[in-house]
Amino acid sequence: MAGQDVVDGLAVREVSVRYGGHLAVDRISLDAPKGRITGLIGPNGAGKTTTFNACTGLLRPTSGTVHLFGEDVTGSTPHHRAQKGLGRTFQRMELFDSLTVRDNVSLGREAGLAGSKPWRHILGRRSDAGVVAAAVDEAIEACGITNLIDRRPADLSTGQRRLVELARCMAGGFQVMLLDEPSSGLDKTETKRFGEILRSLVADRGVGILIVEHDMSLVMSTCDYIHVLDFGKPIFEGTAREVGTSDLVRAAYLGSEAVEESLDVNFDPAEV
Ligand SMILES: Nc1ncnc2c1ncn2[C@@H]1O[C@H](COP(=O)(O)OP(=O)(O)OP(=O)(O)O)[C@@H](O)[C@H]1O
Repeated sequence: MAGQDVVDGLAVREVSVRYGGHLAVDRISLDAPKGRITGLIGPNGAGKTTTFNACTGLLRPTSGTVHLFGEDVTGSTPHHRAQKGLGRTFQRMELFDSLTVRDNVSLGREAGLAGSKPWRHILGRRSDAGVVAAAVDEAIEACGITNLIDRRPADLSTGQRRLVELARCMAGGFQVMLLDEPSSGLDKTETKRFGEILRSLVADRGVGILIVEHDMSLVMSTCDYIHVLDFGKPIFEGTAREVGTSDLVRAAYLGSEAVEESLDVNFDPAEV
């Protein structure tokens, strides 16, 4: 349960978002601390993207607060939140096909440095080059794409492109990363591999991840804690074991056969 204490990461408290007369999100609270993968799931139109955008600063909640490492960032820009350590990936990947994989990943780090001190980017200090190279190498290795560094994103599979995007976010040095439907376009094998890499990023580097995802198999196999929304309301929260056995969650997904199946098939208590 999301508490009142300072969270070592992202803390959302009683956030509501209204689009005109439509209450899209109704008092959601969640924590996405470092060292944990937190899932946000729900059927179509449940309010996941709206919540995600309130976290990143793309929209301002009608009420409620968003804190980042104890600082109230409810009214802050996405840029300020990035400076505070909040990174994100996009459902539609934005990689540059004219650049190599390595250069794409480097952009994540360089953007971070330029954002803090723009003149540095222009002057291109030598010490920065070393910092960028080290962060890029680390991210590339962590995401298992060392063999791809000289390739162009256009020549890669969707799964490989997702890993490049993840590495770019990692290279930015963010402490908490928000992933927007990262398994979109991946096949089962790629999704499994992606999940394993997320787990190792959290275990080895201590980052926190908040993942908004439709693919229940990825959510059930990677998330330490899961929040479930339906029609904008938080209806359930708990571990994968608890979500997998919740009648409430099952009822919310009633009729969505693929998801119902995943709740059954991919729930393996031994892995939780
Ligand atoms: N810009 C907007 N203006 C008005 N209503 C919106 C807007 N964006 C979303 N909505 C509505 O708010 C509700 C929540 O939408 P949201 O996109 O957050 O849900 P979601 O869980 O991300 O859905 P999906 O899984 O289909 O992406 C829906 O009823 C949607 O139609």
